[in-house]
Amino acid sequence: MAAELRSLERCLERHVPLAELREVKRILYGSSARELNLPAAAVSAGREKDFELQGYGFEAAVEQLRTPHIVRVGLIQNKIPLPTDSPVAEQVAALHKRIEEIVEVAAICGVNVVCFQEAWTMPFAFCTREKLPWTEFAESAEEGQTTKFCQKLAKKHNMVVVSPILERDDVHGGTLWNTAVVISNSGSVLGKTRKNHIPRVGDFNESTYYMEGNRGHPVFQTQFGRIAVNICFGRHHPLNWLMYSINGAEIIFNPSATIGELSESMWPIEARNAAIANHCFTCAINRVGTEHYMNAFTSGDGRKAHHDLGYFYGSSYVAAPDGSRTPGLSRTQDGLLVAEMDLNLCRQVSDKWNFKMTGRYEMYAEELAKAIQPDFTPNIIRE
Ligand SMILES: NC(=O)NCCC(=O)O
Repeated sequence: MAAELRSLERCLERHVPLAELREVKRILYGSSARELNLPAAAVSAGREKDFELQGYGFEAAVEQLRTPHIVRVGLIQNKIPLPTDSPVAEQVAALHKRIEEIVEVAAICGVNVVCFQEAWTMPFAFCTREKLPWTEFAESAEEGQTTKFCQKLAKKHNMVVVSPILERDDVHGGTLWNTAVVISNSGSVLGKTRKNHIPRVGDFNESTYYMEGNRGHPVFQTQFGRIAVNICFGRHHPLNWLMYSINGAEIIFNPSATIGELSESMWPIEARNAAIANHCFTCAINRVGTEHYMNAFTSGDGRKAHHDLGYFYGSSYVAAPDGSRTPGLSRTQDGLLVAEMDLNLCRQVSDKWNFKMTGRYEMYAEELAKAIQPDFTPNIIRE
């Protein structure tokens, strides 16, 4: 998949006549998110450190009995700074350094909750099916060096940090998991959540390393709002989003690693649809660039052995419960997307559309309970 197209929005801005651009954007993106006036120091730091910085705000109506519930989230997308055959410790250190400099800018922008991309401390090497050195990137969610690093960031910047890592759970036999650690702005580990759906598509050979998550759909009550983390492949599963929402999530992060050839046309739809269907905000984050591996690999699909998984197209964005969304970050560059949201919008949209009230959960629950039985017969009526 070609990397040349920097972003869909830039392409539209360049080619759609100005007189029609507003209407085109309204149809594509809904009511337009207002551009945030970000501090000059942040803008120049972004330029100096070579990452894109964008900021948008979503509005809600003023209410009489509730004050606005404003929160700023930061989404970070990035390339891996070092080649995949560099020493493991050096790769982790380089990623920590890169993220630290972007988080510094997020702090200047007043971000309250920041989320990194899926398995952010490593290349997305699961395509190779090799165990070493990739399993060496796994760390304890509670005690690992990355969690300690994030705790420092959280405390320093009074910021909740969502840190998706490859977890090694030594309490349960050293098993591996695809996990997001949620660190409170106090610096303490609030908890962790695990990827519920493991892909078995193309070169996404993750099932070689870890199993489906076993922690359900936890929602984390933070000082800034109730957040949940639906890791990558979970975004294809509407019921996965639903369960976080049922548990009260106001913002659902979707840290991902996905490639153009496979999913780029689905990307703008899935997290956005989840925001609409569940009356909440969703934050889709994807990594950037192509990651090369020394040893060629295949995935039993007839393709010649190859050295990379494909092109990670970035394009991170935030969607609101009213169906509007921010433009995406670029397809080609590291970036920080800052989104300011009034969480009151969740209930306002819920009161308008009533999906929670019109959803027939009791009927679905009953029918699903039957559908998973071995003696299930589908309800098909024939002539
Ligand atoms: N990381 C991951 O689960 N990727 C699978 C591909 C996709 O969901 O687009």
